[in-house]
Amino acid sequence: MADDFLTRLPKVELHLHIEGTLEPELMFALAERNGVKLPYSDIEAARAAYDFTDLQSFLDLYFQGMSVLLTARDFHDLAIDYFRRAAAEGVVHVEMHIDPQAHLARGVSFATIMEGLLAACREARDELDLSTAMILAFLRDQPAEDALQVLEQAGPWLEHFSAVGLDSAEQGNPPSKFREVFHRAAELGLARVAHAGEEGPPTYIREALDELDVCRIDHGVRAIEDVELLERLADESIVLTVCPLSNVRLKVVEHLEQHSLPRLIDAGLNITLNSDDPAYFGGGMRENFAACQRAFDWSDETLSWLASNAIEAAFMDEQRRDLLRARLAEA
Ligand code: HPA
Ligand SMILES: [Zn+2]
Repeated sequence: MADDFLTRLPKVELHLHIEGTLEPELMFALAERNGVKLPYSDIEAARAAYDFTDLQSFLDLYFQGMSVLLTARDFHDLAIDYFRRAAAEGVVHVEMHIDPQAHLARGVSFATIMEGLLAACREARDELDLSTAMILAFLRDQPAEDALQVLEQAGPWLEHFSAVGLDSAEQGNPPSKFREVFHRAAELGLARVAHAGEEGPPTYIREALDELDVCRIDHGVRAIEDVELLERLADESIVLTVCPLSNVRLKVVEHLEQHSLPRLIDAGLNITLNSDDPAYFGGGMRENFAACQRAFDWSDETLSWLASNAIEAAFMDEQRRDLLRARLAEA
């Protein structure tokens, strides 16, 4: 596998929740280390429970799983474990959403989260040649005032964040709810991204563009229902971070073969492929590329184009971008 095209392809991950990289093996090891009780009898039982009907059924287990993360060492182990797997499958850059509210609510401090994650990011750069960026995500089913508070609390670590994002339960929590905090983030010099059009309607995608001034839409697949929106996304070259295996596992589509990806590409959109929560959705970046190659019979050119879109859209310095462009040309 190490020498195949999909592994060699320098893959840039733009849509990943670091808490969604927690494999059951590490979940059980950390539960034991921290004396946390899990609702699963063993690792197989945990995997078997990952049989989702929609976004909320996943979020319930996602928040449950992260209850084992208590110390800086836990956050370090979570991230470095994932970075090693990602590097082994040819991922060269990772932009990770972090959900501080989910940890602060359990009494874990911002300093604890950041100490662990930053140590893992340094190791990734020095030992794995893997660059990283961080996205401060707000839980959209919580009050907007809480998001403002979290942005405030992030102050001492703000230099480590490239952007703010918006995740968790989408329906009924429109982007406009977070107008003020995104405006504040812009004033602080942070870029903006938001999940929109995963389960929510195309109007949420418009709102994210118009009211939150985002440069990327996470998911965005329901844009396919709105021809005018498709035209706008194409004209403005808005990046969509599409997560194919996630969409299948959360029943956004029944089968990958029915996914709107080929139509979104035909409509001229700036598409990237990503893995969202690889520990829960059955695979990382390589498997997302491979599944699409099988489902849509995509050529190497199409797969390279998708990898190139992600390199161009990433929050990385221009020297790194040039290096990755060169690596892509050699793949
Ligand atoms: O796919 C997702 N959607 C919304 N929130 C999330 N938090 C982790 N993964 C997701
Ligand atoms: Zn996501």
